[in-house]
Amino acid sequence: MVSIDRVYLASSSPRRRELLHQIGVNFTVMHADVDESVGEGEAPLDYVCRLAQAKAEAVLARLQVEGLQSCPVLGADTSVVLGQQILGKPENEEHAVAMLMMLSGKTHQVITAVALAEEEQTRMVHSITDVSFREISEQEAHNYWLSGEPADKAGGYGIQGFGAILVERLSGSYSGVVGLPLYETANLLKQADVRLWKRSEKTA
Ligand SMILES: Cc1cn([C@H]2C[C@H](O)[C@@H](COP(=O)(O)OP(=O)(O)OP(=O)(O)O)O2)c(=O)[nH]c1=O
Repeated sequence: MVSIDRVYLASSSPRRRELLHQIGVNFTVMHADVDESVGEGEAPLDYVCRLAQAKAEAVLARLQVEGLQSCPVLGADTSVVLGQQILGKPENEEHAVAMLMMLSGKTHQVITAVALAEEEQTRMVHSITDVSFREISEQEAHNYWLSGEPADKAGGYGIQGFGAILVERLSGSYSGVVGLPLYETANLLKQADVRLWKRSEKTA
């Protein structure tokens, strides 16, 4: 028996909103302000899990402080990882071009961790996806930067946009690369008895 009809999404990412909407979850967005610096010697998977958990728990704490009704809170974090190096969002054009040149002609991993925080516990899942880029020229990387797409995305690209033409192959979770692995997220929500697949008005 599914009992929970609404969650909070601790995110300002429009991609995460679209993806959560795709699986018919009722949600309210609340931004989580979390320090995203990487700890010294911190492994990439530990880093994304820590941040996803911190985002979800920060919003859960805010609900309590503001006296709002407690609901499960979903938080996520996505990093692009080459070897053991974490590539975050580009700081400027030079940084974006440098990251794209590092990824050119190679296979990297995109790790997304998802946390669902409730008062009693925080549940976690993650996806790790191998993404292989074709060779990219420096000129192309500059032109791509000018499209405006790389600026707010881990690794400086968006697979769901113009960046699709850089990707030769992918093995893993497409939605995980975009920012929220839907298969894993649905499992997490089901464990917490959150309703998926909003009913259509016609069949309700
Ligand atoms: C690799 C890749 C990343 N991204 C995005 C997903 C995430 O929004 C972003 C990684 O940054 P995150 O820090 O995970 O998320 P965010 O700052 O955008 O949002 P919030 O912390 O408020 O939830 O990169 C794409 O949209 N497409 C891609 O192909």
